[in-house]
Amino acid sequence: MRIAILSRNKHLYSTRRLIEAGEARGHEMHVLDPLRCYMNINAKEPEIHVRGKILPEFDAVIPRIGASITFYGTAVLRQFEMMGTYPLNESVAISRSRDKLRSLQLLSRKGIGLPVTGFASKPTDIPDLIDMVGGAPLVIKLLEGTQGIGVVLAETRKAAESVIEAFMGLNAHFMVQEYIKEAGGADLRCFVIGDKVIAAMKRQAKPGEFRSNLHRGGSATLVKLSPAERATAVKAAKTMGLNVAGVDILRSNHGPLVMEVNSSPGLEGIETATEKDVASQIITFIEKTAKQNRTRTKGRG
Ligand SMILES: Nc1ncnc2c1ncn2[C@@H]1O[C@H](COP(=O)(O)OP(=O)(O)OP(=O)(O)O)[C@@H](O)[C@H]1O
Ligand SMILES: [Mg+2]
Ligand SMILES: [Mg+2]
Repeated sequence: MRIAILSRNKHLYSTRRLIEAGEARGHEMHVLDPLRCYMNINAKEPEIHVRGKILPEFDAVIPRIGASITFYGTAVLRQFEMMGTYPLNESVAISRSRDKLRSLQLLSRKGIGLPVTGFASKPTDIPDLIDMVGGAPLVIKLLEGTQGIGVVLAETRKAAESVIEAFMGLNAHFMVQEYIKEAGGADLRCFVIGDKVIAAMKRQAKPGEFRSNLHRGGSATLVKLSPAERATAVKAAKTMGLNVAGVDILRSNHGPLVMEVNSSPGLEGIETATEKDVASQIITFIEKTAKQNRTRTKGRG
């Protein structure tokens, strides 16, 4: 097959591994920088151009779209979809997953366990907002944060009020969340492909820190998931409409709680922690599922 990887940099670990795995299985792998793709949107024959040339047809496209280029990147991916190329994850599903609040609303509708979460815009609603999530300590999250930046643990009610007032004053979008203390600064990254968790790791925050992000100094180890955790991760990915997803779960004393669902999960942490060849499993999944014009959303945006 001829497979495109939408990625800003072919030297990134995940991109390199996908090229390697694809080539090892006899595919023609092309890395395309989404920002270098421009589009001819017309009724007869939609096209993508790169440096003055029209791109040839691809059988499948693997989106690796960073959070900072979601808007442009999903527009390029959508153009591939309009041309009938099979996307590993659809543009609509990626857009959905990039909005933390929208994601939690969709997951809640399916009865998936979530930390109790509140969202408000008026300072007069702050006291009730804090009560809703069970009072302090609580977690305040900027909706557009990544890698743990913009996630704050407010230990007291006073601290929570001050931070929430400050965020409201800056017109920042944020949500307030019940703090899952018993998770002990750890979370589970479940790597889902299709309807299976194919690898999982436990990320533990460094001492004195509650955020387990590897970018914040957390460390990752292999973990065995319970059947409930597996089922939750698979259901969360499915609810978001993602074929490939990194589902982050907190272990609470009332079962697994989904924190977020990532649509371009990195391969380095999970392959290192589990010693699994995740890249090859992604390629095999594409071999099994890729068909022309197989986007569920084709024509519907
Ligand atoms: N409600 C919570 N209770 C306990 N710990 C939490 C809670 N929410 C977040 N954390 C911790 O903080 C970390 C960062 O939070 P979260 O994953 O929501 O944001 P982010 O990492 O900035 O987003 P992204 O993963 O997209 O980069 C989590 O990995 C987890 O360890
Ligand atoms: Mg996270
Ligand atoms: Mg995320």
